[in-house]
Amino acid sequence: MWCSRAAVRRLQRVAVAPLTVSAMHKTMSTVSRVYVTRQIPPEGLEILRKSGQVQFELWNSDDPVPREELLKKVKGVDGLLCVLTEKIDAELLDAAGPNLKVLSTMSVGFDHLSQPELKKSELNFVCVCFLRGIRVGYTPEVLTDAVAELTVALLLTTSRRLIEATHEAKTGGWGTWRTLWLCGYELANSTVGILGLGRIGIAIAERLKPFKVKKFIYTDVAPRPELAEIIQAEYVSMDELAKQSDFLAVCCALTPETQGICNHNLFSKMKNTAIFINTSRGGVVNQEDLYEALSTGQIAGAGLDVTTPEPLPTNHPLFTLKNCVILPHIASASYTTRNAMSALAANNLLAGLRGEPMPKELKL
Ligand SMILES: O=C(O)C(=O)CO
Repeated sequence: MWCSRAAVRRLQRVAVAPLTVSAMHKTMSTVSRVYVTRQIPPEGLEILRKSGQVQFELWNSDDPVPREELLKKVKGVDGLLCVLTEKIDAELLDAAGPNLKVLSTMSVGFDHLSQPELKKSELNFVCVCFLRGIRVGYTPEVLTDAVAELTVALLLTTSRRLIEATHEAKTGGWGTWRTLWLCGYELANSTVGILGLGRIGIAIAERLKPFKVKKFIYTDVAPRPELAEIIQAEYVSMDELAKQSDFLAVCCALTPETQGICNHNLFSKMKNTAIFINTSRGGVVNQEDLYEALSTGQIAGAGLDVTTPEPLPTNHPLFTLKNCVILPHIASASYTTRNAMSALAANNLLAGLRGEPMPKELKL
């Protein structure tokens, strides 16, 4: 990354600023051992390096750290900075041991974390309460724009059949202009349904509105009037969401309650002309039921940025369908957003290790 001379001078002033004796003592006495499970974008690494607060080891690769290696590397660390591919469960927390007090995930999703294990307390053999009490930071908000933008792109790609169209153009299928060839479905005058209304659902709706959407509807565990008001969305039941939506966007977190919630029951109530979009987590969808709905024409198309498993094996039946667009989990993949996620994850970790409130702390 290039900095202006003035910026470099500012950084140098900060880097060499004299420390008071007490600040120096505090800094020296609180250097924490941290493991970073992936080569994260540079902004976060810079923050960790410049903090003087942590001594960190990094799995210096773009691919996930092998589990065996991870279990060895976490031993005795005070903090862990991970990404969404790492399963943070009892095995890992036991391997880390009692020093581990802060976990920072570079993701808004936290279904890869075992929350009960992180906050666990239990009685040991002398009846003393054993408390893991690990604090957790995550990265909401900074990725909302990127995810909403990608969701709109995926929706339009699916509904206007762009992948099929470029394929036909490239491979000689483009004989002439034909009246109904490669027709799709348009947003103008449509009803858009949102499953799980939060920041991302709102951001998607705000972007879709200029396409002349007629109505937004949503469902959630309960009505969210203060959010719904922003996009004038109507709260409906899950059944009504399925029946009324021309476009259905899944925006809910993956929890035990939402696991497999998009299944035959939902798809069978949807319109034959409906487009289903999922940029949340693959686990909310029953993929066998989705395959059936797409291959029988129960619904018109699906755009998925997330699947189970990830990566989805290249021989998976969903890849055989022309009306299914599958992306490799790239909703937050813009340079700006990934750097912002990396920076927030680093700042969460450092604040947690100082015993201060994290910029974005997950309430366990
Ligand atoms: O942050 C997350 O949870 C993601 O899925 C990244 O796109």
